Amino acid sequence: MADVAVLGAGSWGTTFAKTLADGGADTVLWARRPEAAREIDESRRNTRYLPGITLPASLHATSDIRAALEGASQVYLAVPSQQLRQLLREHGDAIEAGAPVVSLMKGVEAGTRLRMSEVIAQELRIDPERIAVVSGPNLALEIAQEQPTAAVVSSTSPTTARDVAKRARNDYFHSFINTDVIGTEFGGVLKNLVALAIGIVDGVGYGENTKASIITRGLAELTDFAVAHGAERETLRGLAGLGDLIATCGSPLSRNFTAGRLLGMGYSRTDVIARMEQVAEGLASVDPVAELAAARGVRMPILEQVRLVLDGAMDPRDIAPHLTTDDEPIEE
Ligand SMILES: NC(=O)C1=CN([C@@H]2O[C@H](COP(=O)(O)OP(=O)(O)OC[C@H]3O[C@@H](n4cnc5c(N)ncnc54)[C@H](OP(=O)(O)O)[C@@H]3O)[C@@H](O)[C@H]2O)C=CC1
Ligand SMILES: O=C(CO)COP(=O)(O)O
Repeated sequence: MADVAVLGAGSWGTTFAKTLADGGADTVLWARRPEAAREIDESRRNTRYLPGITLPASLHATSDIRAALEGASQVYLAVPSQQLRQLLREHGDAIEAGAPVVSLMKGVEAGTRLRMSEVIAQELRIDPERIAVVSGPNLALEIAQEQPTAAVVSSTSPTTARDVAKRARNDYFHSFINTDVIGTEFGGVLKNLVALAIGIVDGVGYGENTKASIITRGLAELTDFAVAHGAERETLRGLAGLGDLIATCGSPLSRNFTAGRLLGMGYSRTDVIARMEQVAEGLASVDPVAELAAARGVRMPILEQVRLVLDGAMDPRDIAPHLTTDDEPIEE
């Protein structure tokens, strides 16, 4: 029995499990494929997701999810957002009573349009004060290489946020805390959509002016969206907003940037999905976020352009920091 369990052994779940283990937590990582669990346990490697990284001997892996959850006093979730509900439905009953449940994910559920903390609360029927989310400029491979990074642990309960942050901290990973779960989650979701736009720009061959214009307007757009949903404006200026936007939009390690780049090069949505070997959450979040924006009357021209390119209804070369010509020429 380990003290903390991480569910999902892709690039982020494995990296986060390493981070927890390096911080001194007795950690078990659940991989759905037995061969992946075996490789991690026996060779200290996860070659498919983290090539070149040696995992600590103190980190154990299993493909038995119920064994992983047994006795765990904290549970971290790192599967693709669209898969979370089913996982919790099948195995949520094995989570120990009272254990904080922490989302490491950055997506919105299609159909319900719910954030991951909301899916957790709904499926597990637990007090939202037991739920936390982690977000920030956290490109997995860089953290697995132990490059210094910071993140935010957010929970409506400061006690839960503090308890999680104490574990999710080591020499190269620093966790701050806040209580703005809405802002922290939406920051992570929406930066993926701006990263798709920046990838499109890169794929088309436009340079830094276009990228900087879209990143800056993208920050305004995602802030308006999050605040309209109850977030605090300050959160979007922090690690979970601006910080993650800079990291994700500036790095070829980003899967969302990469997916956007393929779109910019002329690949269709179907081709892009087929070529991606890891999850690019933005592809599934575009529609639910656009629906949420429409319901609250938030204008999101950059998101709309990404959506049009994805639908094959706009030439990627037409992407720009604005869409309509009747915009007020006042920067807000
Ligand atoms: N990678 C990063 O830098 C960061 C990612 N995140 C977020 O973390 C979340 C997970 O992403 P990440 O680890 O990068 O994704 P990856 O694509 O790297 O890995 C996905 C993992 O989920 C597993 N998986 C896929 N479908 C299911 C399912 N139905 N049930 C159980 N497990 C499943 C995969 O298993 P298998 O190998 O068997 O297919 C794999 O272990 C995303 O929301 C992402 O936005 C957040 C911060 C940083
Ligand atoms: O969330 C991330 C960095 O903070 C990872 O971004 P991608 O999912 O685009 O790779």
